Amino acid sequence: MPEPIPDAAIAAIVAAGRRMDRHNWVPATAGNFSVRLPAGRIAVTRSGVHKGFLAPEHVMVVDGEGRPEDPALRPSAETLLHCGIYRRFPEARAVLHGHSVANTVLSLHAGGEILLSGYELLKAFPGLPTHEATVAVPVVPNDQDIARMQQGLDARWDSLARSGTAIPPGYLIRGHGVYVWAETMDGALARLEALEFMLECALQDLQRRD
Ligand SMILES: CSCCC(=O)C(=O)COP(=O)(O)O
Ligand SMILES: [Zn+2]
Repeated sequence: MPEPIPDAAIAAIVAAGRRMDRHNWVPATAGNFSVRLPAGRIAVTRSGVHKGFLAPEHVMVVDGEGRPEDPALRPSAETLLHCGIYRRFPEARAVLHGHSVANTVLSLHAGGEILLSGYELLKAFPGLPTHEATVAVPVVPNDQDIARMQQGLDARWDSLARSGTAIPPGYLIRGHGVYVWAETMDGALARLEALEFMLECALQDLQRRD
């Protein structure tokens, strides 16, 4: 008999969905969320449900390789990206993925990264005490083969580590959406809101120049 999912993890995931839906960051059935549980378990949203209307039964458990504890349930199609974050960043305990207009449009027009400079809200990211900074948010190609996309991300993290570059606060998938993570769900939401705010500023700036 598998361990039940802690109420706090379910409540955090359901509340995150409602909050992201209020921002219009999870249209249709877009987005997925997870929380790291003890013993290598991960609570993650089930695939294909509207994330603004999550109920406790829409949260399930997978292992570190994305295998469901209950084989009758289908986890998020992007579960392997959540697993990849938990594997790479041991401090990560919550992961959020959303599809905003700003992250979708900007990622379609960007090269391999989006530079955010001079924003006061950069201070919402870890280790940045001042707005006088530039953060490079990676943009990776979209791919319907999620395992292959995760391999590309692993290569990107390896390359950043080799060059001594600080870990970014999240990453964008081109034409698709954003992933962020943090030590808590509240921390991940704060990071996401800060990042989305700055992406929205960058989008409006781009539109004004056209
Ligand atoms: C209709 S959104 C396409 C799938 C996607 O990008 C997403 O974020 C939601 O997928 P899930 O399997 O987690 O519902
Ligand atoms: Zn998605």
